[in-house]
Amino acid sequence: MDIILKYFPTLTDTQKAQFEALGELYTDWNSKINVISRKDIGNLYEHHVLHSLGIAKIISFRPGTEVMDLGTGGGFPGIPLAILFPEVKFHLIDSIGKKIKVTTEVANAIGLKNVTTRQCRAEEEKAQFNFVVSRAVMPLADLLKLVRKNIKKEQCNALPNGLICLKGGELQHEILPVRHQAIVTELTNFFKEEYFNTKKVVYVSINK
Ligand SMILES: C[S@@+](CC[C@H](N)C(=O)[O-])C[C@H]1O[C@@H](n2cnc3c(N)ncnc32)[C@H](O)[C@@H]1O
Repeated sequence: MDIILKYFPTLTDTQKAQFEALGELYTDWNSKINVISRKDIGNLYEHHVLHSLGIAKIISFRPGTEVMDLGTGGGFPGIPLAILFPEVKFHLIDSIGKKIKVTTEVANAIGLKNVTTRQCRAEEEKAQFNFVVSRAVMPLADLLKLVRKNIKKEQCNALPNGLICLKGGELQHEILPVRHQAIVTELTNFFKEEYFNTKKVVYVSINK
């Protein structure tokens, strides 16, 4: 939890309590339904919560912004972002019911009022948002094809509406088809832990 405060020092007491509660909640739920590799649950705050918040280092969503997390699994990056941006609406979807159950239970347990969840494939979700966020779901080109229908025309942020995803490792190949539209930000610019050495935030604006 200290690692969250290290990089986000101005959290309110409510946000601190919500982040704090994630440790026990995920440890408990993960023992019943696997949403995080069991070997990695000890690294929850660094590898999952802080990693999710990497998106907040490239954009501070304005109040009223609507965001969909595609393939949220147990709630990453959607839940940490929903804690950080309480006035932004987050819609978290995943095709696997058991994972969405964990996400829903965690959101309810910490009293998040700005989160809706849905078990569905992204192909079926027709609602529109300013941004779609995603971590570890599918290659960039596939994501872009899938989410175009979900991006609304109306803008309300400094950054135009589009896709923001968290990626790791070698990206050259994936980026190639969209290299002229993609902006890649290294998370080492913000987070000093070794885990982030290969981690990037990729933003692609989507014009309607
Ligand atoms: C590797 S997990 C990542 C989960 C979470 N984003 C995280 O980083 O912890 C990928 C998730 O994407 C979901 N998924 C893959 N394709 C999907 C689709 N077309 N629609 C909805 N969910 C999808 C899977 O069910 C799975 O939960």
